[in-house]
Amino acid sequence: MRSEKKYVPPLFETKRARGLVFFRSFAVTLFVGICLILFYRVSNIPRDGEEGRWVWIGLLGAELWFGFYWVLTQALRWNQVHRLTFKDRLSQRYEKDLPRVDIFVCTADPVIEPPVMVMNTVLSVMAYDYPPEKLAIYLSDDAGSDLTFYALLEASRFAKQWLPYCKKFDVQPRSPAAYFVSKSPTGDGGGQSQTMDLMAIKNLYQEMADRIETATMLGRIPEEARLEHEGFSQWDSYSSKRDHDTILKILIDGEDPCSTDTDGSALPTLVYLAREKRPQHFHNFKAGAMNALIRVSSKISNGQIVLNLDCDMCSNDPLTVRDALCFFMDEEKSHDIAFVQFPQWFANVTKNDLYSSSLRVITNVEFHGTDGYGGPLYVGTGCFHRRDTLCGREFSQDSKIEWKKHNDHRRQQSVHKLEEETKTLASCTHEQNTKWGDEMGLKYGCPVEDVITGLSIQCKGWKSAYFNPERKAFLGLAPTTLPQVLVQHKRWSEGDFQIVLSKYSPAWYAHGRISLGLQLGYCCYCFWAPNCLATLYYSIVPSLFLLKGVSLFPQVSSPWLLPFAYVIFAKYTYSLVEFLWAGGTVLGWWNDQRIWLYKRTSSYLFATVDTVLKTLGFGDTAFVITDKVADEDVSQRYEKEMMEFGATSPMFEVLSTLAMLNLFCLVGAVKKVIMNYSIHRLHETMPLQILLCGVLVLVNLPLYQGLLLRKDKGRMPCSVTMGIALKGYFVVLLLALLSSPEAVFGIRFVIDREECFSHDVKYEGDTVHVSFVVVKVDSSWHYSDDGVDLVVKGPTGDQIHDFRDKISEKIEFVAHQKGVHRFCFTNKSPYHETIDFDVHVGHFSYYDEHAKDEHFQPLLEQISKLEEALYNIQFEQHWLEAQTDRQAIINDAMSRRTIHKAFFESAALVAASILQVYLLRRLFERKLGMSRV
Ligand SMILES: O=c1ccn([C@@H]2O[C@H](COP(=O)(O)OP(=O)(O)O[C@H]3O[C@H](CO)[C@@H](O)[C@H](O)[C@H]3O)[C@@H](O)[C@H]2O)c(=O)[nH]1
Ligand SMILES: [Mn+2]
Repeated sequence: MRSEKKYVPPLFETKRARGLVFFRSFAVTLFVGICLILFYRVSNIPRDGEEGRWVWIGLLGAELWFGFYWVLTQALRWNQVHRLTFKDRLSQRYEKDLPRVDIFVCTADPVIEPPVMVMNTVLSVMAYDYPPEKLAIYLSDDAGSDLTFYALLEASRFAKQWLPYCKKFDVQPRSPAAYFVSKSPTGDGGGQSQTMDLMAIKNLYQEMADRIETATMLGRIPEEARLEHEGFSQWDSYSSKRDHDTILKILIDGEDPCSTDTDGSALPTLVYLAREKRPQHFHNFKAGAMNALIRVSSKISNGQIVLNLDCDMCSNDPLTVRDALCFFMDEEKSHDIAFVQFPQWFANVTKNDLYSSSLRVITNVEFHGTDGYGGPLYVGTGCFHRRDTLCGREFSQDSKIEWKKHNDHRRQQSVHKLEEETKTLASCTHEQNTKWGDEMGLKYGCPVEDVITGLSIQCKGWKSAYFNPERKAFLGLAPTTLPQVLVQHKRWSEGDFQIVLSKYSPAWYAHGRISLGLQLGYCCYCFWAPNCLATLYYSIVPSLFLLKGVSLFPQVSSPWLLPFAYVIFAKYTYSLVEFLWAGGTVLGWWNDQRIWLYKRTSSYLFATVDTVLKTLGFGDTAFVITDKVADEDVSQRYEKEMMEFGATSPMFEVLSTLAMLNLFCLVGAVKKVIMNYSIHRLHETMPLQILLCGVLVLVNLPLYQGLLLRKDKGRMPCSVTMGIALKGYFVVLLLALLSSPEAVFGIRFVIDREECFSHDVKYEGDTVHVSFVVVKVDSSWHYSDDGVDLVVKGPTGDQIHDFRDKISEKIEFVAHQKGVHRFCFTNKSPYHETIDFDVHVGHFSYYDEHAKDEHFQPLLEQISKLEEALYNIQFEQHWLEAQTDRQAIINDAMSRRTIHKAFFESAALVAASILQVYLLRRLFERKLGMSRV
């Protein structure tokens, strides 16, 4: 028997992703591998006093972090689901009762967000396949620019032709610019009539675009246009984008029977809003704009569903609103869904996605994972909200909307009166002593207002849904230069990190309010920023110790190498497969790894520092708007997938310093392996350190090119290159201080009568540096001048130098012949003496290699010079240390502690100056830097 209740087919379905069992088993093996690595670390910590103890403990810390973070990323994959909608069922059941939908488009700067682009977004949503009388589009202009208003006025006129055209030919996509690009010049498909119409509408569009662009270029609107529309009078009292009255104009009133398109059909409502701005009132960026929109729209159209779009996010599918409604209007499953997030795709991503800005894996994998645990994060653009939940409504079992009841909203007063009444809702003072920005609307005080708002909604018991349809719903513009990418990610990671530290922390506040899986998922994003610490450690320390000759990972012969090998191999193979599955290319994956590293060592570092400073009460929040336009040549290089550095940025200095450091270390290590300088066979004792350092160098190739080889405008700015040269010097100094000189060539021996050493000088003309110090004499009471003699002989037995009765000496000479040189010491005193002896041959290898590829010449030169400098400093350092040792032994009071003290003092000094430079930089960045609002 069937149940009494009539079966109503659902409006949407949720399906488990396939292959989850396989994935989970795989994840478990990786987990075991990670545990083994940690076990190895813990059980092999060097004992107190042994070399590298603290470095080892640091590595343990970094690996603990990576392990923990890996667990978080698994939460995003453990329980993926996919959604399916049934729009036809929606039409069948609800076509007459479809709810009102309000669409908010935000813009904030007519220069970096060109009005033509904004109008394409507006037109694309005006043309939604949805009853126009139920659609209202609001453009929020945070610049309060008459240029944008003028453009919107033009667009409202063009819409009267564009909307009927779209309907007539069922056009896709409905952003005019994107549509015309997709149409080949000859016009494919469609009949004669469509070709004619296409030509006509295209011309109309072009004319409109030209007018808007001209006005934008001149920075003012034509006088006749100003006189023609009374709306411009609102700018009479305007003084600047930070100081003006509320400007509100209903350009198309959907309820006015006279506002129709050329076919006589109704048009959607179209409203321009620039909320009031005053210098003494903080405006809270996009969150402030959104809250003003929520209030203003509640008086004008009061749609129960609200869609938020960035000004560059054009609609790409005319049916998207209906897709979203399937999640809100299902009879059984909709009562607890507060918002539906669509993915953010970008129209301008190149094939191999140089900056990894498509966020492919997040979009195609991770958000499906959050959806399995109660719903995705709210990430701004492309999100449909229920108005009541956005305004702070708590969840309860009777939260279901009665769609039919709400639809008979008709207003009485005239448009003009409505405008005047509504204006006050967008004034600066309206929010004073209200819950706006806290309990109501989008939250203030966080650079990612969206994420924190979404989290608080979910904490009230609501769920969300993630819909990632085959045909992309929205297409935006991704940043096209490296500094922009890094700055954007700094804002995101900083905002996310602030959320962990805020009242709404996903780590504790959310506990018990949302599912554990989602909590971990949130943490994964919110802990982006602190990743910088472990990553910096991993990209600096193992490389330095590679150069120093200290092994920090298992040797080739050790069975402990296995878990490392497995984890590395499995993790990266998985990540590659996942990336390809998400629609990427192999090169795209490689680029993704690079950006992963760059983000972690620059954006996240600055985000962490700024968050800490902010928590301590320094600094303020800023919102750096992402550029949506690029110069011609910048765009060309972007198309060619050439990395664009261009501007100076403190982030570049960090990136370049790291890149250079790894290059030195690798070159140093390779040289040791090839020349067999070292007693340790590096490739056997330190395979992983070589691998790590090598991969870091490979990943950084575009940086070396940008620093040293490229000549175009997108190269690294000269100031950075110079800065790096200077910093290179510091790094070298630091390296010299860190590496113990004994590891290189020095030798300490006890001499009785005579002792000889030989050293092969490989090239004629090399400079030989020799130094020795008598460190200790085996007699506790006798400290007279007990010097030794040293005779230096060339390959043919000719005497080059002869020293008599010296306690210490430091010389250099040019070898006139290549071959084995001999150094013989004679001790004439009756006591054993300890001598510290050091020999080092300086050779500029690039002189004779005549580098095959001239592009590499400057690079090799730089490396050789720096390397030479490095060894010279080490040499000096060694000599000084031997001297100090002697002193220390002679004079008991002089302990090594003094040296350490000096070392720490200078380290503190360096740290202090780095901090100073950083703060100064920040100051200048604030003053001159990218446009901030
Ligand atoms: O004071 C402001 C600053 C920005 N915006 C608008 O906010 C949108 C997003 O700015 P954008 O510079 O493009 O930042 P993105 O990092 O690309 O934006 C992403 O991240 C933001 C949070 O940092 C979200 O709000 C966005 O929806 C999401 O697309 C744009 O339309 C701006 O016009 C304002 O309206 N007022
Ligand atoms: Mn954007």
